[in-house]
Amino acid sequence: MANYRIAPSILSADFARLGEEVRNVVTAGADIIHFDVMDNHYVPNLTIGPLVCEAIRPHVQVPIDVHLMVKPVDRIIPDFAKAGANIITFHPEASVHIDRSLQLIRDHGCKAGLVFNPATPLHYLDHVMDRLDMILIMSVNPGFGGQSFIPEALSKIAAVRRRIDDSGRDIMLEVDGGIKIENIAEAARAGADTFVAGSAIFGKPDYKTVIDAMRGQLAQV
Ligand SMILES: O=C(CO)[C@H](O)[C@H](O)COP(=O)(O)O
Repeated sequence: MANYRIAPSILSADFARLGEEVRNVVTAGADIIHFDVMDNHYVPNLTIGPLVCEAIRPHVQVPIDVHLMVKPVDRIIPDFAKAGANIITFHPEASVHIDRSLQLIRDHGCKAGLVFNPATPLHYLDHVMDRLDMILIMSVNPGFGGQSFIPEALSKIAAVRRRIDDSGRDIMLEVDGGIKIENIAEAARAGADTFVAGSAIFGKPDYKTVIDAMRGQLAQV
């Protein structure tokens, strides 16, 4: 079986009990904590920043994967690195100089990645494959949790999987948006290896039951 990772998005967690929530979801089997940063400018919602990342950092040992839905991106990158982020991803259309933003992330000791919205073309990958640790394919339009998976994301995941395999590099292929027990295997068959799930996990009382069921689906891929 491939090395699959489950990355609960804390967007759907109870923010009043965030330390407890991240501890519980890691105990339930999460491999990564997915941390959604929205700026009410690049996306029409406003969430959490480096202070919250710093606050949850001591509660978990697993990597914190910061998804920046902000524009511009560069100014906030060092703050998240200092706050304990391990992976930082951003949207290419939100960066003035993509290569510089990727380098900035790496210079601060984090893994770097690009995020593609449903309608963002993959050509942004053309000249940066050797600088990427993660590629994140959005299977919803960014901004809100609890949306439905856009099926066209599957062909995009497959196209990225081919590009990663051709590159010979070890790049995580993450999918985010509407991932549930019922469709996680389909995303894995398309080529994803890292699965963000917000409402599917935090919307249920027993996180372990959901994560175990997701792993059960992945075991059959
Ligand atoms: O980045 C996001 C939205 O922009 C969220 O991570 C994503 O939508 C996860 O939530 P859900 O699993 O409920 O769809």
